[in-house]
Amino acid sequence: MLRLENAIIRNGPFNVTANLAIESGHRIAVIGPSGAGKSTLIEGIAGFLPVTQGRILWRDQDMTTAAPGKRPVAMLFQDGNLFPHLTIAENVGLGLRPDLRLNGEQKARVSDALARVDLEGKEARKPAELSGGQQSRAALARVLVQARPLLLLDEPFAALGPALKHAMLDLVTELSAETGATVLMVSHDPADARRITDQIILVDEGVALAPQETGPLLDNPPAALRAYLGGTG
Ligand SMILES: Nc1ncnc2c1ncn2[C@@H]1O[C@H](COP(=O)(O)OP(=O)(O)OP(=O)(O)O)[C@@H](O)[C@H]1O
Repeated sequence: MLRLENAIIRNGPFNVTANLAIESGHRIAVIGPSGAGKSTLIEGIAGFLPVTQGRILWRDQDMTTAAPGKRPVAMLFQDGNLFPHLTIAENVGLGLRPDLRLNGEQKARVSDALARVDLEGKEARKPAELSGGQQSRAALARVLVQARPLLLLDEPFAALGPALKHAMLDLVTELSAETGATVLMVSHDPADARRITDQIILVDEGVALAPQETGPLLDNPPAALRAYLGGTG
């Protein structure tokens, strides 16, 4: 279980407060208006932003001040953050060792992850030699090799066309179901939430609410969410 106990996450002059618990193994959409604090919440859990009050606990272990690399977290950003001068295999290998001095077992894990996202044979290419969708899959492979129990996705597939986005979302579902990973995904699209999540954390004006069941919440949204969804929920 991931718990945010009266946590205040600071992002410059902006704060997000959260007092909530997330059961392991759920896939959860983080939804709310632009500027509400969704990315701030995710980056606070990842350790990229400071918690100024309260605590963040994973399986009852306090990780409030742990460095990002010491947390049970893998994070996927919208642009994938691939390094243009490195090959796809090297980019994925970075998920295991920043200095890329991989042993045989680690190289095998990189190959497995690339196969899992249908990129076998593309190991030696640079990101620019792949399509947008293939680049997204490579970024997902880097997250996969890390094999962390908590997967944080910040609008990861927003730049992709609908068919490719659905394929990527379904891949996240498949992989997280296999590994039992807990997934938190920032999304602006309620259809994404319905497609792969069972719960939603609503973030509004710097407050993150406890997870609620996806279907009932979107079927009968409270006023703030209804205004945001614009009747498309
Ligand atoms: N580096 C920063 N310095 C100052 N303010 C910031 C900084 N980054 C974000 N903010 C502010 O913090 C607030 C929350 O930003 P955040 O990115 O968490 O929102 P969001 O809900 O993810 O928005 P969006 O849906 O538009 O991505 C916003 O009002 C934003 O302007």
